[in-house]
Amino acid sequence: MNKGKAKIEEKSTGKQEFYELPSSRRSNQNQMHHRRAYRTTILVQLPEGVTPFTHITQNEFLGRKHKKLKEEEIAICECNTESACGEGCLNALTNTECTPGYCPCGETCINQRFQKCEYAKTKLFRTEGRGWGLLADENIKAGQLIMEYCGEVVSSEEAKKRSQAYEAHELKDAYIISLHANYFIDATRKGSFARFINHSCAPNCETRKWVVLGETRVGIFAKQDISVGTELAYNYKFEWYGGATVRCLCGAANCSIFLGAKSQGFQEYSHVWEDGDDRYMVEDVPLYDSGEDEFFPVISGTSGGNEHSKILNDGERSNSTCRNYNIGSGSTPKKKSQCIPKRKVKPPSRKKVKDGDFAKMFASREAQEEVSKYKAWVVKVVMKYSLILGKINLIRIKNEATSKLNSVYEEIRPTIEEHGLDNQDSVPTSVAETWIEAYCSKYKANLDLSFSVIKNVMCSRPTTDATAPGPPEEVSGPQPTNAEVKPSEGGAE
Ligand SMILES: C[S@@+](CC[C@H](N)C(=O)[O-])C[C@H]1O[C@@H](n2cnc3c(N)ncnc32)[C@H](O)[C@@H]1O
Repeated sequence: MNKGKAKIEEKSTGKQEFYELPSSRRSNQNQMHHRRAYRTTILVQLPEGVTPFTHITQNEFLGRKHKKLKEEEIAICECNTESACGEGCLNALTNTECTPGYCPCGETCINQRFQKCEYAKTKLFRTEGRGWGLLADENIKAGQLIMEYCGEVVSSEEAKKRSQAYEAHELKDAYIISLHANYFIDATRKGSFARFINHSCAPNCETRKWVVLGETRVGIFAKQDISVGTELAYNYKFEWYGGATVRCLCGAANCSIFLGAKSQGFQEYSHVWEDGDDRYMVEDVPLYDSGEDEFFPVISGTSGGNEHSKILNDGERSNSTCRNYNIGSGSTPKKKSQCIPKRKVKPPSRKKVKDGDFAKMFASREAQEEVSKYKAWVVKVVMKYSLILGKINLIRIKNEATSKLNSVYEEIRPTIEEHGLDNQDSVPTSVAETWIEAYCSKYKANLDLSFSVIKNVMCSRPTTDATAPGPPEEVSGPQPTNAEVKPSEGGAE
């Protein structure tokens, strides 16, 4: 068993440092019977600079033990030693691992990857601006399990409590992801090396949930072939329950600007950039008091490509403080080191800056004026854009619901025609249920769309009226005139 001190081999390759991880795959434990296969903590010597954590290779449950499957609960596939639970295995097809001792393929079964820790070889390395990351230390095939995301399994209440406590303790990186229903995996204090996998909006990995011996487990899987030396990343979207809104530095062309943009984070102010009507409110993005961080804001346009590497010094870490100021157009930061403090932790008391004070946070008067002038424009464009996006999405949902209803009708038409429209008693319950479901979906989609149109009209009324005294309520602080706001409206639409 891989116990004791597992040393990480350290290699230095110029700017980026790499650390080889102890690979537990194909170890003796592979042959162990599942009941004894629960591994204990592995002591890992971490490279300097990594915040210490306890390395575990099996989820730990708070307040309960691992489930013990009853015989009648065990899913048994219909494979044979020839197919060895490869393609077509009923268990594998339903993301369920076979249970040793019960699988017809016996030792040849290849559908026990989590249990046997069949992980890919990976390396810890220091990224530029995003802390530590993990890269492939061998060529990885699409669909391959790279590693299990292990940690402490906690309830949503506990996860929320912890997330707030980590924030209060100024922990920079967040490691809580959703497991299922109301349960979360917290890899902050205890976890596997999957905790080091960063987010990307154009990821080469994804999370998948598998049922292993009755418990749901999360694996990081390769979405595509990944060649050795490539950084591993998955999209945090619905999975990650980060703390503060974090500016994404993945550098992808389609970058969604914030980490876990669609996740329902525990902090109320992380509800930004959701796919809805009015969740794109600029005011909801937490802003920090510049006095606490002493930095010069970057006002050089939104980042694309690898812009972060330009504004960060080697080894420096971007933090959410500066990320939120990347708006508008203007000059580059005056001092790199002042813009992004080196590995600086979040200020303990994060103050939301009122709109009126926003422009004052910029160093030069010129920048202040520019920000005041364009702020209302930015708010309006973002709001309009989000409304349009929301509407497009609702139209799509409505169209999908309509075509689903039509196809359900086509399916049940023979039954209805056979028995006559009035003789609904003869329609099987399952058919009736499908019909009702499709019918309700369509009407819900119609209602949602109508509601959004009404909201849209109400939101845009003040700005389309040329005689209106000023921009809508949400724009406070120094106000632009209507004439200043007008051109941007055309641009946005
Ligand atoms: C699950 S941890 C990933 C490992 C982390 N980099 C570390 O050093 O421990 C998530 C944290 O990494 C950072 N992070 C991950 N992906 C990022 C990205 N695309 N842009 C900026 N920060 C990122 C954020 O601070 C986030 O809270």
